[in-house]
Amino acid sequence: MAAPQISDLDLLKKELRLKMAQLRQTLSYADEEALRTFLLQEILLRPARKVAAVWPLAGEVDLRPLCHDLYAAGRDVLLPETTPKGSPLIFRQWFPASEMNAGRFGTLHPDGEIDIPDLVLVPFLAFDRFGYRLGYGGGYYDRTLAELNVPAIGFGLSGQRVSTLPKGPYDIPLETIVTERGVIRTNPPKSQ
Ligand SMILES: Nc1nc2c(c(=O)[nH]1)N(C=O)[C@@H](CNc1ccc(C(=O)N[C@@H](CCC(=O)O)C(=O)O)cc1)CN2
Ligand SMILES: Nc1ncnc2c1ncn2[C@@H]1O[C@H](COP(=O)(O)OP(=O)(O)OP(=O)(O)O)[C@@H](O)[C@H]1O
Repeated sequence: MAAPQISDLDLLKKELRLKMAQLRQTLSYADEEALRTFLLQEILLRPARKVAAVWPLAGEVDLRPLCHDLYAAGRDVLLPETTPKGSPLIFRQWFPASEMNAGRFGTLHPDGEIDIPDLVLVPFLAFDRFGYRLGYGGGYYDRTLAELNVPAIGFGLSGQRVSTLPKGPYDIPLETIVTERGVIRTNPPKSQ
């Protein structure tokens, strides 16, 4: 069978995005709290000083309490600013008192200095056991991780797991994924 064209792949991903966004509406507070707790433990095990989190979009797991916890633990917290489509994200320093500015696609970013993270938390709509993820389709995290080459931790609910995801040449698998059930060490394909 011929390899699927990128347009077929983009279509497949689009369908899956809709389905997974609906599933995420079942998010409970207890699940979110459990996820944040596992995520905090996993981050604090690592030496990373500058941790890139995300400020939530509607329906997403809310990492704001985690941002405060990380800050209180002495880590620097950075948040992404959504750049024009086609470029990697940039990250800005966040403090509990930071003003948040409106950015592209309904995202918010702090007014702090631009900085480079040494650990990146990555949101997704779906993931598989190899660590592949499906995002909002901007290709932002794939471009960002390709450029930064720093460790990344995916986070989301266990219900967002699918058996296998359609994948393209730029998709970078995550080695660690944290859900409300705990930490998953994925099995990235050997050929990588
Ligand atoms: N909380 C959070 N922040 C994040 C992300 C995320 O997934 N979650 N991102 C993860 O990458 C980046 C923002 N990426 C996004 C990409 C597309 C759309 C979006 O709504 N796209 C619509 C509209 C597109 C358009 O108007 O052209 C769409 O594709 O239908 C939103 C965020 C950076 N910040
Ligand atoms: N490093 C890259 N260089 C060039 N194009 C890329 C790169 N990464 C992704 N793309 C392209 O960007 C588009 C969107 O990618 P994809 O569907 O994987 O986004 P996503 O992972 O769902 O979104 P996000 O990373 O923003 O959450 C695709 O057409 C993909 O081929």
